[in-house]
Amino acid sequence: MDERVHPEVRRVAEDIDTMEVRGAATIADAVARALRTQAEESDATDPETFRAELRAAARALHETRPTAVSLPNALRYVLRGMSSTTVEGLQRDVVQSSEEFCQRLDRAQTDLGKVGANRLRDGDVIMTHCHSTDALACVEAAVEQGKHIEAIVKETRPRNQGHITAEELADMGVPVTLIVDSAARRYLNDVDHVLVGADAVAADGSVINKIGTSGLAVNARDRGTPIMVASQTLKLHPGTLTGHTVDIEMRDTEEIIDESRREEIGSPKVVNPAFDVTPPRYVDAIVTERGQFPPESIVTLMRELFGEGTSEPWAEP
Ligand SMILES: O=C(COP(=O)(O)O)[C@H](O)[C@H](O)COP(=O)(O)O
Repeated sequence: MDERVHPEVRRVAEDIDTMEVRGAATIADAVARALRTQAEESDATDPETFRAELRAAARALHETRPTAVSLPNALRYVLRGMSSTTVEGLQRDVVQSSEEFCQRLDRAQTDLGKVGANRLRDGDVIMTHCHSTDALACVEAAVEQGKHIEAIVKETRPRNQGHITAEELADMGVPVTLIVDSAARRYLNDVDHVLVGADAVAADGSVINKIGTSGLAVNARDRGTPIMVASQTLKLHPGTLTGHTVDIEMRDTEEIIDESRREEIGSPKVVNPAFDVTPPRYVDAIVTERGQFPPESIVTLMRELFGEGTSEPWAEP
């Protein structure tokens, strides 16, 4: 890694890579804070060196995981704040934009939660996939409104993020039933809403989220169960406005099966995609802090927020 990258930034990058820090919003928060540390601890003596250090840190953070667009969106937000002409001024700029970003992220999640909660009625049962802080914000707000909500939680192989969801729902007082992923269709009859998060939302309204989301959405549509995606606007993917596609992360196959067991069963090829793409026709609503949108209309919001597209977060202005 580039030697200009501060050890704390390297640690954050490592934590994201190994999924100690995971989930699109949490990753965004962590990288914004890491850039702040890089800025505060910099001993650069001229603005150009300082800017180059920050860009190197952003690159190191960006190289960790490719799918959650909240990561480059966060980097871009913080780096765009650099407008001063002295090192001290630039340090202040980064601290301020990092703080502002983290506050906006928290506020967006709270506001989105209230919008999502309005879709949930007293007595509703939801089904979740993976662990999404945006999705859980909707449940939390509904519970705060005095609604009784129950949840069927998919374990989400291979890393079982469903366990985190189960624990956090239990902490809210929501009764939880944990199921294996393949039992989802069987239990959809008992469910009023499928509620998931997003790592990225493309300009055509496709939702990129944990592998298994698209199959769940197709099954939910077949059963007539509405599917709601909780996604603050930080997850909107500006590159898709100009025809770019979203990279789907392929993770280590040892997450699925260890090498010795793989050899015992005849050394099959193993693949481990972390995310999939749910086409807009399977999504009923994308819930953001700016209100809820049918997926096909998300492009209008994206144009409003990003114009016609954006460059890499570390590109020279
Ligand atoms: O798919 C995942 C996490 O995948 P992983 O565990 O591989 O990071 C989550 O649904 C989204 O990131 C949204 O999360 P949030 O709403 O918290 O941003």
